[in-house]
Amino acid sequence: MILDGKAVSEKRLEILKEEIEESGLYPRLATVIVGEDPASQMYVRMKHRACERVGIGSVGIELPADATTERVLEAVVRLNNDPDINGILVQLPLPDGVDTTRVIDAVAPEKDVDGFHPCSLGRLLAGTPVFAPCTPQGIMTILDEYNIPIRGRRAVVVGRSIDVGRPMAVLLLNADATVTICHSKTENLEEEMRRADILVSAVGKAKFVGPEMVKEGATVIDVGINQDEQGKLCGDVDFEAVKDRAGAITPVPGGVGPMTIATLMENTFRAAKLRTCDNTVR
Ligand SMILES: Nc1nc2c(c(=O)[nH]1)N[C@@H](CN(C=O)c1ccc(C(=O)N[C@@H](CCC(=O)O)C(=O)O)cc1)CN2
Repeated sequence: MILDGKAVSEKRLEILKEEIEESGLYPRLATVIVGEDPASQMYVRMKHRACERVGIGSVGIELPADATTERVLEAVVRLNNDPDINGILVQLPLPDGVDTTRVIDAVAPEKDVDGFHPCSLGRLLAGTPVFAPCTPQGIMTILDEYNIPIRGRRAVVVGRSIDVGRPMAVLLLNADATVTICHSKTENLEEEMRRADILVSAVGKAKFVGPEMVKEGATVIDVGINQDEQGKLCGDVDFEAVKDRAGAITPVPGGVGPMTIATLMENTFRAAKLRTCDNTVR
């Protein structure tokens, strides 16, 4: 079975649009992009388009590639203090000269719709999430939409990044999976991967996952955004080779990516609702 993230995201965006309309709220998202990386520019454009579609206002702050950390922090602090802004998203990766940790830590937790602030990650770990990072939360939504069982299942997450691997593992754990995180120093990686009922690959290597790493019937989630030899977008999973062995699999494109954006919209609406209720996330 193909897990169609594009279709799920379309459905979720339509539902969200209605919810926003009914709420009478006008949530607002601010994006911050530093530099001119074409992929980042495209993702930010996609986010603004999604905002427009569901009834979220958006503003874009563009800073030059040689902007200092202080300059980026200044922009974030201004947005923190702007009562008209509910959510702040700093597009990653930032250029080498900018201290990413300081920038993420500067985002006000109640506006942290990307879910990368230590406060958001801590709440996720505590089992009381407010904003979970969009990619892993989007994956949980796909699993839910397709009724993929999680409780008691063995989940293996390959990759331990702060934005995907670690929060993914915690979300699966919070949903009662038995979770293993694998990374570059894992011994017997293939063996670990072959034990997975749910295998999430967030490695960043084109066609890294072959059929020999996948248990028959497993659910395979591909978080990779890579290019193949022809320069074409592809995931971490060798889709053609794995699809018949997997019980369910996300494609790239059309899998996890669209869910990242749909989840960002949901988080932004949540931020607006929390403010209306005067419900602090600190
Ligand atoms: N601040 C953030 N930065 C980054 C995040 C993030 O969640 N927050 N995630 C990624 C990039 N990303 C969003 O920012 C993102 C990547 C891919 C897609 C997507 O829908 N991709 C399409 C294909 C698009 C194409 O044609 O290339 C798909 O997979 O179908 C959406 C968002 C890193 N940075």
